[in-house]
Amino acid sequence: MIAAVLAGGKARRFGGEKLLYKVSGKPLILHTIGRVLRAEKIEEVVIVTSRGKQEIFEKLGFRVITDELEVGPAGGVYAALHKLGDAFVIAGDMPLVQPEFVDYIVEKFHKLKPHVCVPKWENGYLEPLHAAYSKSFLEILEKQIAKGRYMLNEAIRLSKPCYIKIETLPEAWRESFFNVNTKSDLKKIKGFSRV
Ligand SMILES: Nc1nc2c(ncn2[C@@H]2O[C@H](COP(=O)(O)OP(=O)(O)OP(=O)(O)O)[C@@H](O)[C@H]2O)c(=O)[nH]1
Repeated sequence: MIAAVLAGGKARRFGGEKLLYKVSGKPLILHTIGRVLRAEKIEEVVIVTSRGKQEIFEKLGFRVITDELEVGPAGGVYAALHKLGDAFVIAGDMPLVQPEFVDYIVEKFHKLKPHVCVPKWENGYLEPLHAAYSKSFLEILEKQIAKGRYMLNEAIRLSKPCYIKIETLPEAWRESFFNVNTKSDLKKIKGFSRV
């Protein structure tokens, strides 16, 4: 399966180009990509970014595609499914993603053939930027976007999803969801040697 790594957005809380910010000597997004590529079920990584940012990400040596709709992460998922077909979607600012967890989700996705295979917390919160999507989800997403509703969670609830109960999984996999929003979040991964 292709992994679509979302790399658009404004990174307002971080300030500056968050995904190219160097952590232990390499851009943050390359930590995420390196981990994703260790998943056995991922064949290729494609970076999905906003129009105008294509060139800066192409310098990293990966295929880059751009958003067609400027509606935040939902636009990134839309572009990924439209241009690539089925994809495992992950935010570029999730450097602690667990390769085994990615394989687990992709395996479930292939077995159950849902619109989306997405991790879910006990309180109902979903992790839509760490999920496997079918191209068939596009139809639902498109309708929601046309109505001005850009929340992926909402579109997922209207689809036929496969939920993965996070509480039943190995606890170590939870660090997969850690994402960098601010510069002080970087301290939480400082000294982290497995990236
Ligand atoms: N392709 C694409 N990716 C996006 C877009 N908006 C956000 N992302 C990505 O989605 C992930 C989550 O983004 P957010 O935390 O919501 O936004 P952000 O721009 O990173 O940060 P803030 O401006 O501080 O909210 C990050 O990996 C972003 O790079 C978008 O419009 N297009």
